[in-house]
Amino acid sequence: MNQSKEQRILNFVLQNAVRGDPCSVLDTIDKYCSQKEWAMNVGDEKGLILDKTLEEVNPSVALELGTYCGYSAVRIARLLKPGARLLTVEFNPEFAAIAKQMIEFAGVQDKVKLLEGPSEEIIPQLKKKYEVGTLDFVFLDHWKDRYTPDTILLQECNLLKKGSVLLADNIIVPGAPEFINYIRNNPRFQCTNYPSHLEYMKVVDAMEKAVFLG
Ligand SMILES: Cn1ncc2cc([C@H](O)c3cccc(CNC(=O)c4cc(-c5ccc(F)cc5)cc(O)c4O)c3)ccc21
Ligand SMILES: [Mg+2]
Repeated sequence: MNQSKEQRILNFVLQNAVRGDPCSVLDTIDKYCSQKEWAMNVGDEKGLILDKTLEEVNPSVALELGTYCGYSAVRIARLLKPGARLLTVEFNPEFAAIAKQMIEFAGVQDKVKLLEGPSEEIIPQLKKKYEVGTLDFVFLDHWKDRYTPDTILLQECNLLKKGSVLLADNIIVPGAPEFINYIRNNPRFQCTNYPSHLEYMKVVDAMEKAVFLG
């Protein structure tokens, strides 16, 4: 049976990156996806915005919605302080299997917990089943029409505290217009827009940061 694109990306990493070196894994994925096959990783340009936001927040507990191949999970985990952890949510079993191998090859598996299932099921389990108190940082990169309902769900489950930071990918392409309308008109969030480009393309995109004010 012929391989998926995600399997080809993983194989390219296994054959060309340095085991245990997260930066080499990221560089190798970016090389493959800019030269051979485009894929929806946050990429190197928007990845720098993710890096800067993480360095500002320095989270103890981070959540990612939409693991895909694990590129941003590796990107986030490599910057976490000792003892800090990332919970990443993926509902597609093929993607989850690829991401698990990617995370292990990068050597960040001790900092990352991959939760298989849809965000709307996982989020209500975070406190009791995954021993989360509150979340310091949330990266939204799953289905764009889920950004708003899941942001509401995070609040309903008391998972945000004053200062919790949400960072959302793809504000322009594919776009998340309902989310932008919701979050920018919500007095409980302080929003900042970060213009950038779609991963591996000259197409304009942006990320949105939203700080929860409590
Ligand atoms: C509910 N739930 N819970 C967990 C969970 C996890 C998933 C999957 O990880 C998954 C699968 C398919 C699509 C996405 C969203 N991502 C995108 O759609 C995207 C598109 C493009 C783009 C841009 C230009 C194009 F021309 C084509 C695609 C660029 C980007 O950066 C993207 O993030 C996420 C889905 C729902 C989930
Ligand atoms: Mg994205």
